[in-house]
Amino acid sequence: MQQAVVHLHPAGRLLALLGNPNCGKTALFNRLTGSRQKVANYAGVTVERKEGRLLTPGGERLRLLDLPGTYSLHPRSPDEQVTRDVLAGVAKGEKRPDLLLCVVDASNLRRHLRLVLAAQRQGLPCVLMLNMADVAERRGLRVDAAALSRELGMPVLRSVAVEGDGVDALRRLLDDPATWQPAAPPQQPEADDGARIAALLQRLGLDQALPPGPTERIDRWVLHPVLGPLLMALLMFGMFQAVFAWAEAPKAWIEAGAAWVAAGLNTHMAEGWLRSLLVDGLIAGAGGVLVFLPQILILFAFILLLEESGYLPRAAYLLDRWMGGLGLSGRSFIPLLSSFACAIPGIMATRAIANPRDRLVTIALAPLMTCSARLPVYALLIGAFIPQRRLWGGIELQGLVLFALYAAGMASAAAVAWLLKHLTARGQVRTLMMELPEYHWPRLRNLAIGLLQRAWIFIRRVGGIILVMTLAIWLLSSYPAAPLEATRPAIEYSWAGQLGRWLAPLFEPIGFNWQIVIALIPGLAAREVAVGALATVYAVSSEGHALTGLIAQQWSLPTALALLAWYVVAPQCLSTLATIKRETGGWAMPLGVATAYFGLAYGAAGLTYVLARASV
Ligand SMILES: Nc1nc2c(ncn2[C@@H]2O[C@H](COP(=O)(O)OP(=O)(O)OP(=O)(O)O)[C@@H](O)[C@H]2O)c(=O)[nH]1
Ligand SMILES: [Mg+2]
Repeated sequence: MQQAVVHLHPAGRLLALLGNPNCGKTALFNRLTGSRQKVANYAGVTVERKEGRLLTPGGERLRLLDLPGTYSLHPRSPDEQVTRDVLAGVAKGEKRPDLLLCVVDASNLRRHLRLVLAAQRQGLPCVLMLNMADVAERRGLRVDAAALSRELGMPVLRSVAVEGDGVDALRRLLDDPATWQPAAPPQQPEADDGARIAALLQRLGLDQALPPGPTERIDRWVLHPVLGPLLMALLMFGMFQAVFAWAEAPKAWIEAGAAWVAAGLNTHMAEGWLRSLLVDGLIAGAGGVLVFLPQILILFAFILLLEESGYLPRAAYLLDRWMGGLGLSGRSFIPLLSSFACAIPGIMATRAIANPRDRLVTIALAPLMTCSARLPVYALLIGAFIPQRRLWGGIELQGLVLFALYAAGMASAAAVAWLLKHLTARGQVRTLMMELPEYHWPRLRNLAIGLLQRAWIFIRRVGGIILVMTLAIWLLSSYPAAPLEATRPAIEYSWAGQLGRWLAPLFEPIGFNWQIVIALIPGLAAREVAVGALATVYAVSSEGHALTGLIAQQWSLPTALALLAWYVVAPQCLSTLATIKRETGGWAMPLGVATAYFGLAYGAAGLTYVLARASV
């Protein structure tokens, strides 16, 4: 039997954004469609096509595609392939665009116009957006849009995508039927494009070299072989110090608020299952995770600042040689760095890696980067076991331990990379081909939007998967109730208690008690769930103590350290494993990663436990 696949395209003419990486396509897309797609100051942020809708003043509803940036229409990596396929009209489930919005960086026309000429050869109507006009004008470069339009034979608009300049003019232009006439393709062969652009720039008086901007001056320090790495270490170190130092006050407010609500419920509600569900399940469990919101936001504020300023690709550049020693190129840096937020976007970002072997290795390393979901677990254990002490120079001990945990994650990734370098065939030595963008002042508005988005994602997780899982744990640890003649604490008779006891022998050698064991199981759904689950288990079995105080009393230091070691490597996240399966198209990688890292986590926790016991 033969089956034909029929694609039904939504109504409305289709526009596609085309341009080199980092020229502001997504910023423009967000302004045109009201979306909030990720915008950041480095190449390769967008790796998938994203669709949005826009309305023209004349009332026409159009569809707009945001595409990954590309240098040419001869793709070298999976993300560039996406762009090529869409333009050629062979992308699955998508028709060929009716118009191309070519976005260029106005301060870098010599390079960016090449793609515009290539776009013209596609025989589609084109509109040119002279983006980053603010940057160009600050450096004394004024492009005559009308003259450029005559030269190229397509409409040209000045735009500052981050401010929304040029967006209204574009909308109006789209109502003009003449805009939708295909541009005449260039007569000259592609090989002559460089010469043609040079001549064109000369005629427009745009061929003189720009005076060096502040970027060059800043880079003399940032990329300095000695000062550069030092500055990078300082930045990272400062970030983890801030996570503890700045979060203290807001964290105390949330805790006080939760305690106040719990106390109110305890005095005004009769004792019973509903009160226990609210106090032990909802407030102790989900609320116990919410407490970590300030720390997560501080971490993200740093990450967003580094992303928007343009520092990140510099860090990649500095680490390139070092990564070369591990058989990786600096290309892997951005995906690995995104994994500090969450491994899932990190794994998706590997689509920008052209070499298939490098891509798989990077995917395998992404779960070892310390994602933000581990932060609540780390912060809980550090808060309970590491004294709040200042070392020499006012360095906070707690922040230092957090820094060490992140470093441990990176060190284990380095060890795995080194191992894979010796186990798998390597391609030829590759040098990093990555653009170093101009530094930008981060915009407060974008930063605020980014933080709000992050806060919202976290709160949704707490209210969704984390709440559901902690309520399940509450149910399992509250029922069945203890028999009348019970001698041991009631929770030990519950399903959770029984399951924990049954699994406990497996984890005894690495120092985990049964409470930890039953927190780890729902913790597979999301790492933070373990914190909520522990909070609930302890809330059910004891009265009115904060989780931090309880575990500080009841666990030994070696147990806490072993759990930290477990969390550094364990692939405690089913969605990450599912993403690996989707991105690699098979079971081999996700199963391999899960087996290897669970084994490694068990070993690391066991070793930590034994060593810590021997030394205390
Ligand atoms: N000053 C200034 N900055 C801009 C402008 N447009 C975008 N930016 C900044 O330029 C950087 C890149 O913007 P993006 O929209 O992520 O670029 P992109 O073309 O989508 O990049 P890829 O997805 O990597 O291909 C971000 O830091 C933006 O804030 C502009 O007109 N002026
Ligand atoms: Mg983009």
